Amino acid sequence: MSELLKVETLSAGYGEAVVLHDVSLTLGVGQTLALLGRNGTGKTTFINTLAGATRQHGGRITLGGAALDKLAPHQRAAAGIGWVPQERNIFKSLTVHENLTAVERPGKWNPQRVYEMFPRLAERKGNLGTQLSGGEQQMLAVGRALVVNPKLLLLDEPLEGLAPIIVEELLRAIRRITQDEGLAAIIVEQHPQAILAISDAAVVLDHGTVVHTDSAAALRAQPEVLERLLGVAR
Ligand SMILES: Nc1ncnc2c1ncn2[C@@H]1O[C@H](COP(=O)(O)OP(=O)(O)OP(=O)(O)O)[C@@H](O)[C@H]1O
Repeated sequence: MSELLKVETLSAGYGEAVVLHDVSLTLGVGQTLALLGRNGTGKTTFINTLAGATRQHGGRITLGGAALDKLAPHQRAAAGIGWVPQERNIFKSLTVHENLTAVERPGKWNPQRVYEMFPRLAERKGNLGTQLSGGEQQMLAVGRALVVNPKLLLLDEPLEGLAPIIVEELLRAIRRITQDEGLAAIIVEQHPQAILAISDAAVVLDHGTVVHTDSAAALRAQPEVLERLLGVAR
């Protein structure tokens, strides 16, 4: 398995505050990593640091062998980072279609393929971002990250606050993107079973450091470890 992402002894945070301490992990081409941890343990900070939206205090991040550390967020997107932030951040004053075409870059993902995956978005093609439900906004945020044609997709709590039927639809899409299409991804979740089921590896953060690394299948099969690390066994 060739290596896609390599994070070495990373420390990062906001201004002078350091939230992540000495975080190291690797991810292979086409692999999916579940990034888990209780509230406030640094998961979003880690994702944001890969995307270039925090202050990196130390360590090194490479994607496909190229250093990301000094790149601005838009340069990281060009280097292959597809980011779906927790706040979704779709362009609310643009239509669904404009949201996709505004950032589209050549590659196998284009608006048409996004519409095939999320038929709801095809139906809402001409609607403004402000006219979308939370679930539709999340689908659009995923679609918008895909049409950039990234090497690595970062999904920060993509299922949070959504109705069960939308969760199912998004999970199916994420499974298709990562498993069938082979796009590498890091998925942050607090409620891990559904994500562990579609991931290859799992990393658990606590107080900004890595406290557990395993295969997703092994962690999923150990409810007592999940309970100890996350306070959930489900
Ligand atoms: N913009 C910010 N400025 C300063 N500190 C922040 C900022 N955002 C987060 N933090 C702090 O960083 C720490 C980690 O937060 P982070 O959001 O990365 O955790 P998380 O694991 O993603 O939590 P959650 O599951 O609640 O989203 C927390 O102590 C939080 O208060």
